[in-house]
Amino acid sequence: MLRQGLLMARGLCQLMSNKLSDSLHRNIMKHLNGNTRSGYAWTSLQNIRAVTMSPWPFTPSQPRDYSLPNASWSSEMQRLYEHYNNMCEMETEGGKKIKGAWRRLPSYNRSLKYATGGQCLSKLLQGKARIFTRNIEEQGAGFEYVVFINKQEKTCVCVFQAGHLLEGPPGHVHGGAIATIIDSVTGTHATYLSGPVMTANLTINYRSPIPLGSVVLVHSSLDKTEGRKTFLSCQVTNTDGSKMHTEATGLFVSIGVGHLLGL
Ligand SMILES: CCCCC/C=C\C/C=C\C/C=C\C/C=C\CCCC(=O)SCCNC(=O)CCNC(=O)[C@H](O)C(C)(C)COP(=O)(O)OP(=O)(O)OC[C@H]1O[C@@H](n2cnc3c(N)ncnc32)[C@H](O)[C@@H]1OP(=O)(O)O
Repeated sequence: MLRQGLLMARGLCQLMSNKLSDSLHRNIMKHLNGNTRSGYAWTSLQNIRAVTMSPWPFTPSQPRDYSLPNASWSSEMQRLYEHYNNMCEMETEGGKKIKGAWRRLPSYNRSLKYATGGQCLSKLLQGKARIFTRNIEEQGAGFEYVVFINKQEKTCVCVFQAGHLLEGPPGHVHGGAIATIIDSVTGTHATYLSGPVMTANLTINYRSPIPLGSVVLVHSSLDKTEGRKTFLSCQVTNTDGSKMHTEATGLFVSIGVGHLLGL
């Protein structure tokens, strides 16, 4: 039973990795392959195939990508999206398109949907579960955001528009919502750099309130890695960078699949 559970978990994670960026996929699989922390050495790829290639009960469909523009985005949100998106792909003089330094990360409302076929799996496993930042159906009411990663500089930027359901102090964003977007951006960045991680520590200094409905930039940068630990810094500023809203540091610890299964 335990062996089958572990095989299934690894199979799931492999499925989950299918649509992630090459680097994210490579990192996740490297960590899973090296995982002997539970005293269990992972078995061969054939075994995983035996689990993941079984007949599929539903027709797969493409999940909604929440990081793409929608009607609730303000002109400033749209402008910044286009600014970073234009740096994801560059056109040479000859009209040839080449890859830019930045990359937009897709965003789904369940982790499982990052996988080919995960759309179906997400209906089977805890069907009502939703990623915290993507659980409000009304567009523009909660967290509207898009994350871009710069592979060379090991930095990450998120364009974030805070909706009216995130109110804390009158007319301003709740500190917990600010912590949530910081955790999500730095957690995504750490996963991209180091494979599967969990937040071990998040230290936040709130410098100036963020007006509801405004657009801010959430910058994340790598400070250092030490063994299983990835240390990141984060700043939330207004869109021209002249006002610091929030500063944070985060520690993310690499985990194996067994950790989430309680092994
Ligand atoms: C697994 C498959 C995942 C597949 C993912 C696939 C797709 C994902 C796709 C995209 C990613 C997208 C989004 C990510 C978005 C959001 C991120 C949200 C993240 C969260 O929202 S996550 C929830 C909140 N999070 C927790 O619920 C953690 C509870 N916690 C624990 O689960 C353990 O506590 C853990 C694992 C943290 C460590 O436990 P552990 O047993 O593995 O390791 P251990 O304790 O030995 O620590 C090892 C070294 O870290 C040092 N260390 C530990 N904790 C420290 C602390 N607080 N301060 C300073 N140092 C600390 C030790 O001192 C030691 O340091 P040293 O090695 O130098 O001695």
